[in-house]
Amino acid sequence: MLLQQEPQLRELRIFDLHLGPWLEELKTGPVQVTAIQGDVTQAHEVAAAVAGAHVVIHTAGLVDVFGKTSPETIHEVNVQGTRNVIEACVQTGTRFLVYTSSMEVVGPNIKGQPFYRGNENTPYEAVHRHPYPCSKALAEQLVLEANGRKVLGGLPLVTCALRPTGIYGEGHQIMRDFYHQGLRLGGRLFRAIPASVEHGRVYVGNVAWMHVLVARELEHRAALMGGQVYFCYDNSPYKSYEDFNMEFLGPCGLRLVGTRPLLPYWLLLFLAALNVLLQWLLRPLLLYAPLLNPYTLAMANTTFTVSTDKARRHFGYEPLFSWEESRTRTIRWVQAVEGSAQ
Ligand SMILES: NC(=O)c1ccc[n+]([C@@H]2O[C@H](COP(=O)([O-])OP(=O)(O)OC[C@H]3O[C@@H](n4cnc5c(N)ncnc54)[C@H](O)[C@@H]3O)[C@@H](O)[C@H]2O)c1
Ligand SMILES: CC(C)CCC[C@@H](C)[C@H]1CC[C@H]2[C@@H]3[C@H](O)C=C4C[C@@H](O)CC[C@]4(C)[C@H]3CC[C@]12C
Repeated sequence: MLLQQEPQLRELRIFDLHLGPWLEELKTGPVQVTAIQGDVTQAHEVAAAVAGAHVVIHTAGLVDVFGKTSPETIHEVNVQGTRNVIEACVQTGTRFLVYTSSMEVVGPNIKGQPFYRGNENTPYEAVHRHPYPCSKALAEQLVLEANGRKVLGGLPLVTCALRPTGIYGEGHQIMRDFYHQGLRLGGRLFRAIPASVEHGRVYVGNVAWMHVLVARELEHRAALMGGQVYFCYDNSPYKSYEDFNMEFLGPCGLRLVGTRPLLPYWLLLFLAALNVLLQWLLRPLLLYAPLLNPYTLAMANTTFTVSTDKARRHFGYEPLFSWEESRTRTIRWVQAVEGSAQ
């Protein structure tokens, strides 16, 4: 997105634990693209990568709501990693920092209270216990508190945080998992969540576009945007998690069975708790990390959607991809997954 949409771009550094072969394709244009294999938990590696950069977009993170990694590791990567990024900016004199936060910094909370088409000012009791949202909330707080700190050279750091809802689009691993599960079940998926529960979703291209706009505008609107949070949204329709997935999986041949959940909620909760027990029992032998656990069930079963125009008002954001385009691109990607699986 930066290479396509940012005419002022001179150099792009990509810092990640895992560098994919796709990065090579980015190196063929006029902009210098440097891929750096590194770990955000290593302060010196981060500082070396950040030195001399005009703006840092910190999106690296450990996204795990399935118990694959320990809470300590999640904290180390998401919180200490973010601390390292902030310190690197301060020490090397980089003035603009954009952080990829998450809707989960707000909710759904442990009480399962609905957040219905809320905005950045909607009152909501943001209380978490799960390591992932806890880590994102702490990291976001660090980023916002760092706004105004003096960086090398004496000028103030300008920071802001973007909170995407559930991201979908090309490369969406969980969508791929649901697709394969549907194929295994003879082209069917069984409804587990009531259709009335709205779950916020945003297309990956629009998330990237919002980051590019913020990176561009932070310098010019530092007083307005510094220390602010913005939900990351677009015109994707409000639907339940499963009905939304069917927008893509339906055209790829899957069918969602049932107008109401097939299993009662208490049974799902029981199965989710059983999965936690099995995960714990099997840990010495293998990693058992199914999609269903009490946390993911609560996420899917609690209404959480945003309706806001703060990003438009503050820095002129309009989604780059319409809903139709986002949908078409995602369907094409699922179909390509299908093609490669055969
Ligand atoms: N997927 C979503 O629905 C969603 C929603 C809201 C916010 N987010 C946030 O967006 C960001 C990207 O998430 P994603 O879904 O694309 O996940 P992802 O796992 O695809 O991307 C995270 C990237 O961070 C890198 N990374 C992990 N640990 C690292 C480390 N120690 N050092 C350097 N790099 C490391 C990974 O290699 C990966 O490329 C995360 O910060 C996540 O919290 C994701
Ligand atoms: C009960 C089952 C039938 C369905 C389980 C679906 C579950 C795996 C899904 C539902 C909601 C999903 C999360 C949501 O879209 C938002 C985010 C925020 C982001 O920061 C990280 C990813 C995450 C947690 C999604 C993970 C998968 C979830 C829990």
